[in-house]
Amino acid sequence: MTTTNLKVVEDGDAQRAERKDAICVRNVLKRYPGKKAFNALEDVSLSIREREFVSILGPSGCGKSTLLRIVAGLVPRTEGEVLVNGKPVDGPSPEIGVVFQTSNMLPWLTVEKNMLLGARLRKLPMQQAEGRVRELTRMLGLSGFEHSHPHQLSGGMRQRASIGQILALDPSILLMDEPFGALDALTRDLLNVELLRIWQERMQTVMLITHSIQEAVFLSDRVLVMSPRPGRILHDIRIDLPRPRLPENIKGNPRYGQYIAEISKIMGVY
Ligand SMILES: Nc1ncnc2c1ncn2[C@@H]1O[C@H](COP(=O)(O)OP(=O)(O)OP(=O)(O)O)[C@@H](O)[C@H]1O
Repeated sequence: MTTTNLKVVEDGDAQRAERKDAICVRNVLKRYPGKKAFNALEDVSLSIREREFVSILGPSGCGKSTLLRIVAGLVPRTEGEVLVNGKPVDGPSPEIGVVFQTSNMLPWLTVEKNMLLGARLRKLPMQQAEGRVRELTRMLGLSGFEHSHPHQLSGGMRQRASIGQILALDPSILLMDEPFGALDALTRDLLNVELLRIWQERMQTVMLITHSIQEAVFLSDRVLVMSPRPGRILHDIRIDLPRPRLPENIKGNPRYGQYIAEISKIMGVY
């Protein structure tokens, strides 16, 4: 898979400050009702600027997925406010694409048909969608597999195709919940590089939930660390590493190791 033709997108602080908030979460509380009702999130506030790549780390059960689903409009919040591109969220929106840990492709459709499905359901112009799917197939290294069915792909390819399904709808915001969590370490590293390449070419706003400190540091402009349940944002760490990021020019950078050590200490994982 080629990693050439990377566009260097190096925004300075001034340019970054000029960008608007793509996601703005203010004082969100989420209470799951029932006999054992409890608060999954309390007083969560964060903002993510247009074209920023932000990862969220936190202990298991602290409410990361709940937060992502609230931003996606898939789960209602109990209190607080969520704005996406300046508009209040009150349900799923075509501006937001969500990628989950497991592929949601339909097994009886080919890769190409799965990638076109969203456009078909939304009755978007098919000629345009077909062009975008062709480009994504190439970008995601799936050329030659257009007519394969999901079961004929490896786990990594299936997850790439799932990302393609979402990107085919051209959302301005990509929410990803542990998208590479089920993959082996090598495939995961390769897909991290692919994800950065796509992000740099298309520059969507990305909010990524992950359990991997390394993945968060390698990919992100900022890493947010949540507390144990009820989840709150405890730390907001700016990752000042050069872009474009490739393993060979980042993993030997002493700052990369320092960020990992700092976040590991915060999270008490050594
Ligand atoms: N629909 C639901 N009803 C009741 N409780 C829920 C529901 N969804 C999640 N929870 C609970 O809310 C808490 C937060 O769950 P959530 O999945 O958001 O955490 P998480 O940080 O993403 O966890 P993990 O890292 O293990 O995936 C957990 O205690 C979970 O059991």
